[in-house]
Amino acid sequence: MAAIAAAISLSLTSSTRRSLSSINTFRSSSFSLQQNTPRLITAVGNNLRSSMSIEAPDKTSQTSFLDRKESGFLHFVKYHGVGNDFIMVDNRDSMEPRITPEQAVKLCDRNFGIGADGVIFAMPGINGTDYTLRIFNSDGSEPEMCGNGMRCFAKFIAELDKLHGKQSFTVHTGAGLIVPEIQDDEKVRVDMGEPILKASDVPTKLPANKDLSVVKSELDVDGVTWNVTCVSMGNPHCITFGTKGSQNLQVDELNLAEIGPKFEHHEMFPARTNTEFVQVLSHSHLKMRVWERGAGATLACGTGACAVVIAAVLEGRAGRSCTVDLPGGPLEIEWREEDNRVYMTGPAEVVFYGSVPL
Ligand SMILES: N[C@H](CCC[C@H](N)C(=O)O)C(=O)O
Repeated sequence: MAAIAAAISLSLTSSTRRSLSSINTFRSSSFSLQQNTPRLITAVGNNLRSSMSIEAPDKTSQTSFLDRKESGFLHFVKYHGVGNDFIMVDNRDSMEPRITPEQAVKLCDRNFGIGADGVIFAMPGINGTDYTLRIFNSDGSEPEMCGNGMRCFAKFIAELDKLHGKQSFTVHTGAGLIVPEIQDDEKVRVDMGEPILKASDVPTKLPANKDLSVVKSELDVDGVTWNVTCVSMGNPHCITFGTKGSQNLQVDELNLAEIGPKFEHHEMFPARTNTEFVQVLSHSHLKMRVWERGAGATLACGTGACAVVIAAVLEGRAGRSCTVDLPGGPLEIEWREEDNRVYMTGPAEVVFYGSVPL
């Protein structure tokens, strides 16, 4: 893919608008990005030839971008959920992903591609659901589910279908039926379903307790014994609050690039695993960092934040409603006792619109 042709939507401050209004081409300009008035700039290669509208494009021009279907190009919207970022693809006309896992790897590359933690496809529903969500991680693997991605999915669908205000959708995923609901404040609340605790279903080969779960078990990683609890939210998670000798983990001091892959590829996890390193700030406030299966160190992991609250409750470290601080921002998680389901609430935001030659 020689050049990235991208229509980038930027938000410019009013002063920047004036200074840029008469410029036909600008190569570099220092402008601060505000998240209030999206702009469309057509960029080809390194030079940005701006056919910039001075006024914010009205809904039709954004929508017309989303309606673009030229063959040979992938039209996408870049979204993020507390810094966990995705290339969103309108795939509602087919159950076949528009791009291959190999292409997803290239597009997710932050130097030679668009840059993202994964590619998410909005597809037709199955068995009566509104839609289907499929996702390729940035390494090309296909996980069962993505929590932050589900919030982005809901906002993406609402934009495609020009829906406003409170909306909820039924979405088929590899983790079963998931229901995201766009709230009045634009945040998205997702019913993430019930946690899976049976060791063989996570899956993990670690020895299980009498109730078949793995809670605060010992895992040897390169000669260091960690205490871990294993939870599936449709995808596997290994959660640790520290090593056998020290339970007050300082997550900011961890070298994730060094330790993360050793957990991800550990023989005790036949499907690999996402790994969450957690610090307890209070009975309702946790802080975590994550090494994701197939994506590495990300700024946030929605399924991971859910799994962390489950593990904290099972280990007696926190209550069922917690704020989980991630490097990219906080998520609100509740593991509701009456229905055993996990609810995650957080933001999902557009970054830019783009087209890339395939
Ligand atoms: N890397 C994860 C999928 C994405 C999960 C994460 N981004 C989330 O928000 O849940 C896995 O292979 O299970």
